[in-house]
Amino acid sequence: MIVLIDAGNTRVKAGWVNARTGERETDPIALTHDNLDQLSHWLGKLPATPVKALGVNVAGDVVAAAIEDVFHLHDCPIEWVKGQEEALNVTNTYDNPVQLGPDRWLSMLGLAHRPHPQISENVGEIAQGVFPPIILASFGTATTIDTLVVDVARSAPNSIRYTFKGGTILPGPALMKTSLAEGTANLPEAHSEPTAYPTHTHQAISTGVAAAQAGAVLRQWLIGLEYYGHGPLVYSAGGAWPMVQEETRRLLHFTQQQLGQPPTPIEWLGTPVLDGLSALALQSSATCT
Ligand SMILES: Nc1ncnc2c1ncn2[C@@H]1O[C@H](COP(=O)(O)OP(=O)(O)OP(=O)(O)O)[C@@H](O)[C@H]1O
Ligand SMILES: CC(C)(CO)[C@@H](O)C(=O)NCCC(=O)O
Repeated sequence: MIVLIDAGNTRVKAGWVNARTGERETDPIALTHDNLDQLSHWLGKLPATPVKALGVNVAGDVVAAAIEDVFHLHDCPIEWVKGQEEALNVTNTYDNPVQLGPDRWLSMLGLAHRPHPQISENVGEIAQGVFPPIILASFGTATTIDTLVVDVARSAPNSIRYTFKGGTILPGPALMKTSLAEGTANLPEAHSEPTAYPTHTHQAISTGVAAAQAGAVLRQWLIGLEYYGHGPLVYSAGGAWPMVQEETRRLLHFTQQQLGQPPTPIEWLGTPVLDGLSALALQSSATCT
């Protein structure tokens, strides 16, 4: 068994993959940084003894060291993965691949590893290069909106390759709200639902934050349409998605309708980073045996 770790700025998420069968955890653990001692308990109760851990960390050296200490107690070595120029079926076009947050890179690997029927059902048309881009909008401490496109020149009907085109970073919903409360004299930590025309301060802030997040997703969707002639498929992730989902879906579907584009669902992915780590772990253990 290989343990998978996604150390984010708010929470550390962990799961596992059985390298022989590909079986995954059913219930990933999510711990805030001040509760990392619970990792040890979780490790002790896994269905098998882990041989190693594969992880990404964007939360800094102190969090990495705290996680390493726990794994050391369990005699389990950790390998931290960084951004790479290429891995599995994805090429990274970031100017400096190592600068790309490893959580973003691994979630791109996870996304590329999933079946996308809208793409695989049209593989016969690869030569014409008509494929929708795929967006992952991840709402954590920071929000990131990243795009994968089919690498037409290097794909074949039974093996689709992708290019990570890049993406945007903005403060996540909670950070936006906190920064208003902390940076102004009169604005509170807002607790309210977004609405069309806000009529009190809490509503005005919650709506403003949801609008900024949804608008950023819509911007990348429109860029995908403009550059590739196809409305992108959209996936979402992250603990803060419930705060913005209604506004994001509404804005996207209204725009699709106005542009005569088919309405597309937004599918929420629970563990895109762990999915990428799992795919990487399975590939490297297949190479080793
Ligand atoms: N139970 C919860 N615990 C912590 N955050 C939660 C919870 N429920 C919702 N959230 C929201 O989710 C956000 C954290 O999301 P998540 O754990 O996916 O990201 P993260 O740990 O910050 O990862 P990253 O650094 O990759 O963004 C918080 O900012 C908060 O607004
Ligand atoms: C953007 C975050 C904070 C999202 O978790 C993380 O991916 C990160 O620290 N990235 C480094 C900078 C970059 O991705 O360009």
